[in-house]
Amino acid sequence: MSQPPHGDAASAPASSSPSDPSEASGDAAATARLLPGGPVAERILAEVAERVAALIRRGVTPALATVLVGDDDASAGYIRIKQRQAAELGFASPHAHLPADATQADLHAVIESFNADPAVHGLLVQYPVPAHLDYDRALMAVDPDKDVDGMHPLNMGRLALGLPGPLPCTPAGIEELLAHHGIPVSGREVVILGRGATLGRPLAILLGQKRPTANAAVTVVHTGVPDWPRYTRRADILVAAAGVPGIIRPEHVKPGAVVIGGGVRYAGRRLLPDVDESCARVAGAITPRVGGVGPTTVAMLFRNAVAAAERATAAANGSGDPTVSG
Ligand SMILES: Nc1nc(=O)c2c([nH]1)NC[C@@H]1CN(c3ccc(C(=O)N[C@@H](CCC(=O)O)C(=O)O)cc3)C=[N+]21
Repeated sequence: MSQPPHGDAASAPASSSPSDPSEASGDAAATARLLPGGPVAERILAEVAERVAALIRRGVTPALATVLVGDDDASAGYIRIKQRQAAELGFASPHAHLPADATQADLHAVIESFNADPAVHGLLVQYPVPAHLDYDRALMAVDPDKDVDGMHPLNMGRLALGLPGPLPCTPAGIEELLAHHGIPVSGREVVILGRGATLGRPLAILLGQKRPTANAAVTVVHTGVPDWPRYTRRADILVAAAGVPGIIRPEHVKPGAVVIGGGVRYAGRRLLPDVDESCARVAGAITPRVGGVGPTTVAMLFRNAVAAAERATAAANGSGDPTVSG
């Protein structure tokens, strides 16, 4: 699992097709190999589909419930992506849509009813919620066994302790993306710009763990450190997780480094990535603006959901023997 720091970027395997329309326009100067998330997601979702089929053969339809508060356009759009994917995979996707003026109690009533419903295996409350509501309190009300985002404090605690549990989707998707594209992580220097609870912080834990696809020397730095480029320029693998559009520029990237665009902000439905596209001139490999980390996030959500359904089914069968019942 140990290779020279830049070896991977030069030896582009078959998966990066030469027909990929690189967004780096104009100059024919060096352009990074692209690291699409689509093929990664497809492989994960194919595995999920098999596990769903096995559950359905045993009479269990896995169900992933979604809760949306308010009428934010982008959020409604992402819920639709998840529902379409759910239908394709054979999941039921019960949905609760609360009005923008719903109270915290209204939200908790919906969460409690999904928690109590044995036909619901996974549950996610779409982030963000309107400003008068407390998202963290809502998250804590979700049954940790149904927490497909892997964000409940119990599951974050499991992650920190190295115990099994649902993994946060975007971090887990990034580990999968790196592994899929054959980028060595073990023993290398990973720098994460951003320390948020959904990406930077849990990714640091994940990639620092003792696993062949992780085991890195991880540094977390944030934009409040005046000299943050000093850190990002050291990275063999730089992960942008700041949520500040365009913050990562070519001068922040070590030549030949792998650049993963994790952080995004949304302007309405438009996606504004942390990584400026000009970084492709310096990086050895880089995720595309669209079709990079996003699709892997959704795939991991469904992997968590099918795992929750399998656990619930095994528990309902008493012994935990997955061949019982039918
Ligand atoms: N409880 C909760 N769990 C979430 O997982 C969650 C959430 N709340 N709130 C919103 C964010 C956002 N999110 C995305 C997932 C996939 C893409 C995705 O696949 N995007 C495509 C295209 C998107 C576009 O063009 O706008 C791409 O990156 O290629 C984007 C965004 C999950 N979120």
